[in-house]
Amino acid sequence: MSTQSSVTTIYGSDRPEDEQRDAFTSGDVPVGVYGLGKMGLPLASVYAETTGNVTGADIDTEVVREINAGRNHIVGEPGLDELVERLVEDGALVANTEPREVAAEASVHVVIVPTLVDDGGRPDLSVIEAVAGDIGRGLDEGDLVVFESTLPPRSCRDALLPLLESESGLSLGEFGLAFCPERTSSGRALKDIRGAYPKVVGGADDESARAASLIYDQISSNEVITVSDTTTAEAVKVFEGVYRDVNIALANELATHADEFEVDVTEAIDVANTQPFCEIHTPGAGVGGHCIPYYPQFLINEFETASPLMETARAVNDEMPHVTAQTALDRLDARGVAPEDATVLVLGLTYRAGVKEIRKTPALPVIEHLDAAGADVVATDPILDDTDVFEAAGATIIRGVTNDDLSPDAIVLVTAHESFEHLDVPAFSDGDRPVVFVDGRQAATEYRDDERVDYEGIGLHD
Ligand SMILES: NC(=O)c1ccc[n+]([C@@H]2O[C@H](COP(=O)([O-])OP(=O)(O)OC[C@H]3O[C@@H](n4cnc5c(N)ncnc54)[C@H](O)[C@@H]3O)[C@@H](O)[C@H]2O)c1
Ligand SMILES: CC(=O)N[C@@H]1[C@@H](OP(=O)(O)OP(=O)(O)OC[C@H]2O[C@@H](n3ccc(=O)[nH]c3=O)[C@H](O)[C@@H]2O)O[C@H](CO)[C@@H](O)[C@@H]1O
Repeated sequence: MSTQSSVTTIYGSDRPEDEQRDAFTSGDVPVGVYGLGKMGLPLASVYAETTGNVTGADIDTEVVREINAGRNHIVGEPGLDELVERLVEDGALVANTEPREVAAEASVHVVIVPTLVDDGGRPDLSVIEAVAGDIGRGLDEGDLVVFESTLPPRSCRDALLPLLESESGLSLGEFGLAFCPERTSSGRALKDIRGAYPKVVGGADDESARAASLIYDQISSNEVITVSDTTTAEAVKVFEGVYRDVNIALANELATHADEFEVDVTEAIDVANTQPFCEIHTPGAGVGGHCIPYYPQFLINEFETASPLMETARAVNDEMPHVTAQTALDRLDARGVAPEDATVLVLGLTYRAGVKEIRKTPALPVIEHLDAAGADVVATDPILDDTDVFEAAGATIIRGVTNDDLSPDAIVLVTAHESFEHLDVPAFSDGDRPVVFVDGRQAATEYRDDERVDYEGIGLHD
């Protein structure tokens, strides 16, 4: 294990821990953050406000250019605009398009690039491994590598540690490796990273756990929970997501019983949740994003042991966009309107409100289902610029929606963006023809008793 006279590295340092903490917070320990996206830029910013010496690496030249101009490119993160501007102005945060250059200078390397999943649902760690290779080639004795990107359990042990060792020619013990999952949500990243939840640390060896815990004790105001190893820490993060997917699937399955129960299932769920041991989530038009739909795949596809419950939950959640679209078609049919004679307006394309992300968005299968039935589909989203994939699926995209420019036979709300609250839904009805409105997020229940609106909500009894 390496030792250092002055503290410019934490891992293996033989200096008193208070000197190590002082060195870290005074900027003597240079930090590299790899990936400056929705999570990486907030994370790099919290590291920079703590240490004053962070270089971010991102291969997107536009991202790097914006950051070095003091501008935040991430939508919907309270406080991030001002923080990035101040940190860049103070020289505490610099961005670089070359991960290798960053790796050569940094002593603490924090990886927060995407964990991809291929079309078959298999984890694709190619980006993570590319960055690990860049870091390995710039790794020095005493460095610590921290992965925050969500990883299938065993990834650090079986893939990333061997890669770092082979690329650097060093062995664990000469450098450290820890998995410290990013547990935040878009829209509250700074608050979460600064300490909304305990920070989880899993080290490849005891010294890695010690060094990472010392660092995150400075980054987060919350407690640092050190678990047995990197695999346990990887499992913590994946389990959080799998729990959420299975729980939402239960809510969705219960929601499909609403009409047979002849009750609002959401009312029963809300009251059931008044017991501390019950926390049933909310039914809706589907489960999207690049986290929750994917984490179960990290277990279903990567382990021999069967996962029937997780597979069933995935199938239930992936069926909800079709349940939602078919509800609109059934309502139109009950009014004698055939799909090929209907115009359907889809409200919301991103996977959840306020987040500019379309991976696994329920809106796409909703549009595909309606288009396949022969309906004329129009769609709109207030925060999304790139809508090509939805046009390719058959939707006509409109920017902003007013009552003047179209008269849909049905409206399907998939994503409850705030700006939709101001929509005058009854005004879309004409004379004796109410407009069908399928509420995928229980976001417009005020129309339930409006005779100009033929309302049906997921999880609600009409
Ligand atoms: N978004 C969330 O809510 C959330 C929450 C917790 C954890 N996570 C995890 O964080 C990780 C990153 O997610 P995100 O939402 O920030 O992704 P993102 O797509 O918003 O940003 C990823 C960034 O990495 C950059 N990048 C890609 N390849 C790179 C490379 N080889 N070197 C350097 N930079 C590269 C991209 O240009 C992009 O700017 C994922 O593993 C995800 O599982 C995400
Ligand atoms: C365990 C957990 O909390 N993880 C959060 C999650 O954040 P996220 O950005 O992926 O967003 P979610 O809120 O999980 O929504 C996902 C989709 O599920 C739909 N949904 C949601 C709740 C519900 O009751 N019923 C639903 O139908 C919703 O519309 C959307 O389509 O993953 C991040 C990365 O790991 C975490 O960091 C973050 O903490």
